[in-house]
Amino acid sequence: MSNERRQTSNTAARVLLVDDEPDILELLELALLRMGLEVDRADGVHAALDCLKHNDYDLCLTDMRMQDGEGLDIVRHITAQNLDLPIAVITAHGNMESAITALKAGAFDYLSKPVSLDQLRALVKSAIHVPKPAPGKTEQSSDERGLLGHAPAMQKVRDLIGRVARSQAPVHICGESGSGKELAARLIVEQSPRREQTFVPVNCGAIPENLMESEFFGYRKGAFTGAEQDRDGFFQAANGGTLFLDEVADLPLAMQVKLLRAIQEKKVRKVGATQEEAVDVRIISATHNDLAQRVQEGKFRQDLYYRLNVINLTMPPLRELRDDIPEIAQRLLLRLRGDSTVTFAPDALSTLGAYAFPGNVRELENIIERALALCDGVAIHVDDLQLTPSEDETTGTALAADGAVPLPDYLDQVERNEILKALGRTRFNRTAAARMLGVTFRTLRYRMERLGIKGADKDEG
Ligand SMILES: Nc1ncnc2c1ncn2[C@@H]1O[C@H](COP(=O)(O)OP(=O)(O)OP(=O)(O)O)[C@@H](O)[C@H]1O
Repeated sequence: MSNERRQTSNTAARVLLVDDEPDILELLELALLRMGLEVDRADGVHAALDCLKHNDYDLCLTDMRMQDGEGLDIVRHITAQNLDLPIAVITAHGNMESAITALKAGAFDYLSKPVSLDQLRALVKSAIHVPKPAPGKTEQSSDERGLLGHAPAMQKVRDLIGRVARSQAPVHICGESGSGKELAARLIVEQSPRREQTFVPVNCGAIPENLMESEFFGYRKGAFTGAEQDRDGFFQAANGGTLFLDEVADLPLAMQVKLLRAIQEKKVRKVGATQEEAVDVRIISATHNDLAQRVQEGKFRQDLYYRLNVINLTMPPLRELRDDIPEIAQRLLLRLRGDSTVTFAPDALSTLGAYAFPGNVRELENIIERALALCDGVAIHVDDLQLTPSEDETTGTALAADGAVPLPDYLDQVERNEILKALGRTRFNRTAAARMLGVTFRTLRYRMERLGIKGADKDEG
């Protein structure tokens, strides 16, 4: 197919250019020829479909609105026929709607008019260098450090990752904390043409509001006190690569406006600069919040949501992969331990299988890591797991607060849950857990001892 040709031969890559305006067609053709590409021209949808029937291409670039149909028809044709061909659309200036529709239909990128040569070059570069995963590569990487789990929901995620990897379309990943959102983002990048380029993860919730603009877009020397030299922001750092906006729901509204502009225009302006600079960045975002609901509450801009959520990936919570839990646990144990000298006792595995995992795979990793430290070095038993009560049990306890159990027992239970939760989140680092809980290290150790939580005397790792 065309992609093999692309990778195995030294001949120029071949582009199908579709537009019914001769002037634009000519301008783009010239630019593409200058890049050393071969160009076929089609002056409408029918001519384009005819070319596709008879030739192999490495890239198709089409206008959206033509007299005999829509560029979207070509996108849909290529997607429906499963042609191994990246297609990009050219949209009228500011018409994000049609760009997004095209991305959703399978276009790998878009350009808006007037087409900037820099953007055209960047687009061509990523289209022509789209790598084809070696046979079995996806499976292999999922064995090594990819997503574990065989349930249909996880299979669906894996398939979607494979499909969206080759596109430049923004992806929004939602899912509970610890369910693998960042891992999924990294897997998308690993299989994408940008895999050799920088991956810049940004925790949007961790940046002070007054520094946001300079952190994202950089600043010029003298822009504010302390700006002693020019500095790049996340966008410049990710140029040519991928920007991963984690916890994107935490962005303040003012920053959302600026981000939207940067994404739409593919340009940013450093704080204190007069000129904008073009950036070529693929955006992957994630949140554990329901972003649509944040939009309804007026806390997240609808236009930005629409722009980020072109392709949606939902990570299933671990409790929905119940049948997979024992296998995932065993694989994680192997990864963490590095050999198979320690195994799970059967009762430990069945206990894990029944647990609710509010912290998802991250919590499972933490539980196993802690259990490895606490176990006898041969087998992990139920006691070594130190599980927090399951959701049902917690609900039971909550009801018991009405007087069904003595108040001190109830309070102990609540305290125990909170401590275990903090320990889980900090990979059993008691100093960090104490900080998280707002108590001193000594207090935490004392309370752990009192509540019989193992590991109070363990050396801090
Ligand atoms: N399905 C999975 N298979 C294997 N490992 C997983 C899976 N899901 C998550 N993990 C592991 O769990 C840990 C947490 O994953 P990750 O950081 O991707 O979660 P997240 O959803 O981004 O969490 P948060 O919302 O807290 O940022 C990582 O070590 C990751 O490798």
